Amino acid sequence: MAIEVRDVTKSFGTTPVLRDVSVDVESGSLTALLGPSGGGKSTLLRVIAGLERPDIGTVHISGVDATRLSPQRRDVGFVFQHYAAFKHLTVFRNVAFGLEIRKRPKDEIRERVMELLELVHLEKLADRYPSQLSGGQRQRMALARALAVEPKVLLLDEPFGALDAQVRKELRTWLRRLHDEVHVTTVFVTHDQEEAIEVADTIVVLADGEVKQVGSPAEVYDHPVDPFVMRFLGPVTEIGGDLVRPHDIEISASPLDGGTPATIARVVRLGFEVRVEVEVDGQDGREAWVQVTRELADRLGLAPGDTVTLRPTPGARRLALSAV
Ligand SMILES: Nc1ncnc2c1ncn2[C@@H]1O[C@H](COP(=O)(O)OP(=O)(O)OP(=O)(O)O)[C@@H](O)[C@H]1O
Repeated sequence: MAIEVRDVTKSFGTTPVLRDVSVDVESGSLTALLGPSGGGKSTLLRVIAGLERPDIGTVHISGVDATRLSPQRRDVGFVFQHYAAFKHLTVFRNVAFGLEIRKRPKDEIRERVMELLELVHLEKLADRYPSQLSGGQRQRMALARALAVEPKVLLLDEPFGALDAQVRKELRTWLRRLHDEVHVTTVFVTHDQEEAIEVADTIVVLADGEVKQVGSPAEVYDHPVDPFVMRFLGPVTEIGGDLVRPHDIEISASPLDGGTPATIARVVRLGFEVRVEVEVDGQDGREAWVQVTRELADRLGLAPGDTVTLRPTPGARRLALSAV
């Protein structure tokens, strides 16, 4: 195991921010810490990095008890949302910095830095200054710099959080590919479930300072342990007292065994998918919606005012709301 966090509790003043948190991060994995704002993700990452000390509990990195080690002695690379580059140094020198202070031979530094710049696709911009880079390029430089000293673990705190949606998407795919090439154990913080699902091998859902669930993206999406995780990982809707994914509902113009009657309120076409908003009988006006393909919506001729029957598909994940 590359990182073992055991029974970590941390408070700021009297406010507990992490409560008895235990997390294992496998060597070579790409793990997302996912959860709502204020849930404790950054604090957990900082505890792993050594920037915060837990009140109770331990952190092992590569089998060594790192709980009381300084960040410098933990062999971790760190990238924050707003990366503080050395403005007066070129991209090359920024990436070389960690190797220069370790007094590595010049030839070795040159070779390693150029290799890293190629990895992050910045080899042509080696002589530029940080102010001459785009936000996305700067974050890639930050990653190259963190990787330069070959850390055992790479910790990323919303590394793409400050960038616009399009660049964020590009960098996600790029991070996944980079990880497939270098295999360094990586933990990244995000509050964006799509980002976590697309990039990570393992997702740790953290909320209210507690680990709610750990699993592969498919496990946490398809088998959420509770309504909170189900809601956080993707869209949900309510029918017949159950929480269900809107694409896991059968819709029919004729009655279905065990189905729930409903009336179509609106049909919203969103390109390939169609969102059918319905008023469900006996649901006190709480609206529900069903996601169908355009092809199905057209075939059934769904229109506002139509009476339909809804039923979760046989394999649908359902969580009873009454049990909460
Ligand atoms: N140094 C600090 N002093 C006091 N309170 C803090 C400190 N750092 C964090 N907190 C509080 O701890 C809680 C958890 O913060 P943390 O940054 O870990 O959450 P997060 O899940 O990373 O949220 P976000 O996505 O908004 O960064 C918040 O309520 C925050 O206000």
